[in-house]
Amino acid sequence: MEDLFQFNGFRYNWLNVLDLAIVIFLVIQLYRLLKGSLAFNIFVGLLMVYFAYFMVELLHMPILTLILQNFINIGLIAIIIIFQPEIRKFLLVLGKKAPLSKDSFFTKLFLPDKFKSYKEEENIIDEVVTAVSHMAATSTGALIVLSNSYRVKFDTASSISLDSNINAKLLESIFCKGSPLHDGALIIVGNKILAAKVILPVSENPNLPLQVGLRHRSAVGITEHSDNLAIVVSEERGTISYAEDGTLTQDVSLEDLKSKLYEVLVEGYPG
Ligand SMILES: Nc1ncnc2c1ncn2[C@@H]1O[C@H](COP(=O)(O)OP(=O)(O)OP(=O)(O)O)[C@@H](O)[C@H]1O
Repeated sequence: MEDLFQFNGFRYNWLNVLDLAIVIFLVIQLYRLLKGSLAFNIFVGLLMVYFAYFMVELLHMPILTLILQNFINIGLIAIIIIFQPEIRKFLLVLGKKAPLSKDSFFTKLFLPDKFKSYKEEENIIDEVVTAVSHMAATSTGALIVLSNSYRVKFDTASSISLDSNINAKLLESIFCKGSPLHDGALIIVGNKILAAKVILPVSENPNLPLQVGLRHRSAVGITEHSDNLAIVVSEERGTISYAEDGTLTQDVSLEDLKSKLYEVLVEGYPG
């Protein structure tokens, strides 16, 4: 293949440029996936081990080289075990960006019925935003999880199953302090409220601000390993926050919440 350019005595062609572009794309996706999560710290730890290995090898320190080499040899298996949820998510992101996936540009271009009316999604967004605005105004604590999959995992033993349409007044009455369903989270999948009073996994991310309590931590927890969006209304401060991909965005405006819901429900769930 014809050379594109030369640098530092090396010749580069189109394939080398493509190679580099793919590596940069993969690293950016990996960063987006891991940022703010515990896995990011583990990833940095692993990079440090690799760096230490190269250093001791360079300095000809045989015992340390041997120890670190053995560590790295089992490292690949360890990486697969430790990052199993992230690898799964990473592959999902790739699948979603693939040219023929349902959200891709090409699919939208060649399948005009993709441009269907988003009346149903818009209605869900309106109902959720209306309920959240009323609950924030009255400092009614709430935790709402929107998931794109009926396989969303939660503790069914402690929760109450529902199969209701999404309605602002219903959401408000569920989280009303006197309601027997107000404690815990409410799960929305598609256009239905699936369950209330759900106990979510609590995030152990040490990077979350210290003042963040259990409601916010469990919102982060449910988004760490699956494509969910969790909305929180703080009972203490009446503020609105949301968690996505294990990252908590606090004190958002109703407009911010609305555009996030559009992003998730109309454009597709976070990768
Ligand atoms: N694991 C959990 N899953 C779902 N909901 C939870 C969980 N843990 C606590 N909660 C909810 O959070 C409430 C307690 O919130 P807490 O005050 O600890 O958190 P917070 O983040 O400071 O929220 P707020 O700002 O509303 O006070 C509980 O009454 C319960 O409704």
